[in-house]
Amino acid sequence: MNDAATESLTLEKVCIRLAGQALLQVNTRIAPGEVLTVMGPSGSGKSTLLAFVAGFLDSAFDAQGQVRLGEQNLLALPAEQRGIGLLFQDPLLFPHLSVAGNLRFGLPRHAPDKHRQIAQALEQVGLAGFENRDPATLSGGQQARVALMRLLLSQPRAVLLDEPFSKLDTALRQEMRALVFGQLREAGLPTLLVTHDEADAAAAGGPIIALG
Ligand SMILES: Nc1ncnc2c1ncn2[C@@H]1O[C@H](COP(=O)(O)OP(=O)(O)OP(=O)(O)O)[C@@H](O)[C@H]1O
Repeated sequence: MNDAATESLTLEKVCIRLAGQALLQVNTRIAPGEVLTVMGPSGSGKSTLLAFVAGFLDSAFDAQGQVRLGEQNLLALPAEQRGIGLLFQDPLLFPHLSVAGNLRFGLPRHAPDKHRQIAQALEQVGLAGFENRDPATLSGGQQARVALMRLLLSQPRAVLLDEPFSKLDTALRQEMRALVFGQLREAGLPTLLVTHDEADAAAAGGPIIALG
């Protein structure tokens, strides 16, 4: 995988309004390899904040403020050029592609030695030899691991996590927290996590902000 990233993700005086009312305000900087956890009750705007950073905020919202990766103004870029990787509670693997096909989809088009990169990624998460498997034949935890490696192979500059462990059972959740946060830290990626689960926030080990 590529060298550790070194950029911070800065949310400066972000204020998002809905129907004329302030929904949320955030002013923070996430260092490389740090996970910032955003908690808050249902409807407090957690997913809205992620949509704003990723570049697909619905036009019903009115947003102000700055979002920067390093020195770059992300708000000036369309979603696909922001370099943001996303993980949701569903792994969202493509059902018509094999495991290798899903991972290849994450790789930049001209990435060298795709075969080897895919094999290494699978090995890194204990799935060596799973290249030709149909995602539907994988357990939830195995699917989550493939989704994580697809994200990392896409070489994001920052990562957004939206309740990524909420569908896993308790034992698996602990294992996946360690794996996901460990990999993101190692890659030096600034990460924004939204969750209802205090154990997620504790495992993330970074600052916590509360909305709502
Ligand atoms: N496209 C939209 N148009 C209008 N209002 C919306 C739209 N999307 C979300 N909302 C409203 O914006 C508010 C924030 O929603 P959001 O999904 O960000 O909350 P959340 O904190 O992620 O909630 P949950 O924890 O339940 O996922 C809610 O009141 C929601 O109903």
